[in-house]
Amino acid sequence: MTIYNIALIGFGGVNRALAELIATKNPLWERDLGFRLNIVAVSDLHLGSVISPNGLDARTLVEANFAKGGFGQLSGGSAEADNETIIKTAPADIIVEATFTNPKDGEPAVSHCRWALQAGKHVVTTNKGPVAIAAAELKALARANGVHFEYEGSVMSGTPVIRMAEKTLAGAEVKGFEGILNGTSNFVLGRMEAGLDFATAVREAQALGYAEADPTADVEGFDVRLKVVILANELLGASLRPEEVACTGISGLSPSDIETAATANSRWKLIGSAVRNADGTVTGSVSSKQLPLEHPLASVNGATNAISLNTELLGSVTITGPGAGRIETAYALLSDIVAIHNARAATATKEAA
Ligand SMILES: NC(=O)C1=CN([C@@H]2O[C@H](COP(=O)(O)OP(=O)(O)OC[C@H]3O[C@@H](n4cnc5c(N)ncnc54)[C@H](O)[C@@H]3O)[C@@H](O)[C@H]2O)C=CC1
Ligand SMILES: N[C@@H](CC=O)C(=O)O
Repeated sequence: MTIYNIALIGFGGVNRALAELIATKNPLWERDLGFRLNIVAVSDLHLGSVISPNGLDARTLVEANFAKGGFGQLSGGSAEADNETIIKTAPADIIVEATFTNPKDGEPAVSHCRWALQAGKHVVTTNKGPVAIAAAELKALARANGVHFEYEGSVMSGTPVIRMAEKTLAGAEVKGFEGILNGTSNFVLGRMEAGLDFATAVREAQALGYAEADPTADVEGFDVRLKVVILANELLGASLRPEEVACTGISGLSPSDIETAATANSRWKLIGSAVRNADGTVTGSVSSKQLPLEHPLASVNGATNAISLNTELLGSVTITGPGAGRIETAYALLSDIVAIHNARAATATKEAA
């Protein structure tokens, strides 16, 4: 049986949910997936950092109500978040990056991923910044160091859109996509349709763990813009940068816009899309659109996301599922670790043959 030692960078909603899963699901994973996870280090801006080569008890981590700098009270702990030391020196096989998404330059998460890959450690991340802004560099670094850089949760949380499109739809020739790619804004639009004001609806999305640390990214479309860039570069072979994608959000929509749409049998949705043009270039965009009720994306509610992939051989293929949420996103991290585990097993089999 394999044990993967992991270090958690950021201990907010998502990584805490991963620790929660580890506390309860390790025996199941050991039986069904062939590995268990052992947390050997955690670093968080608010809580500090801790290294324990033999492993930290996941349940204690989740249940202890640590105050600011609280990791300083633990053996091997410090009240400061020394990410660089943790990433470079903790005896971890896998670095789990789940700090905040910085839509401008992806930092400090890009550096976290770089340090880990250079140190020969796999990286799994739900952070959209490093993937949208530095995927090419980080993938090359991973290859050069014989490790993996995996990021399924960076788009549509635990719903497997990236791996599904790349592996299961390989050869179907994706030509473009359009989708609802932000759980918070979709949730907010639904709550406004139910009569809530914008600010209250955003607060609800924050309490449910859907929103970014700064929810401006959700409601102004910046989060969707990163996801459009990730998917366009990954599935359409583009090399888009976020600033090349035109972007408007939902903050300009008033209660009367929402009401007028309902009267016209339609609903507002924040749509991210990209298309490969006839000359081979790829254009991406993010904007709120009034969709007729019969449109396949009009009935997608709450924090659920959906994407329709336009393919040459199958026509339109739509994937729907959770687009945000703590446990849902922690599942994406698990799916990345499963991918690493399976790839390592395949390599070992090939080498043995
Ligand atoms: N919550 C969700 O539904 C989803 C989140 N994501 C992404 O996953 C990441 C984590 O999300 P959440 O856990 O919900 O966010 P969160 O805001 O709950 O947690 C982030 C944690 O990172 C820590 N942090 C911030 N900067 C840091 C730094 N420089 N060094 C160490 N720690 C730092 C904060 O103290 C906080 O505890 C974000 O990048 C987010 O965009 C992706 C998909 C879905
Ligand atoms: N804040 C994001 C989280 C996932 O990326 C969202 O609401 O979709």
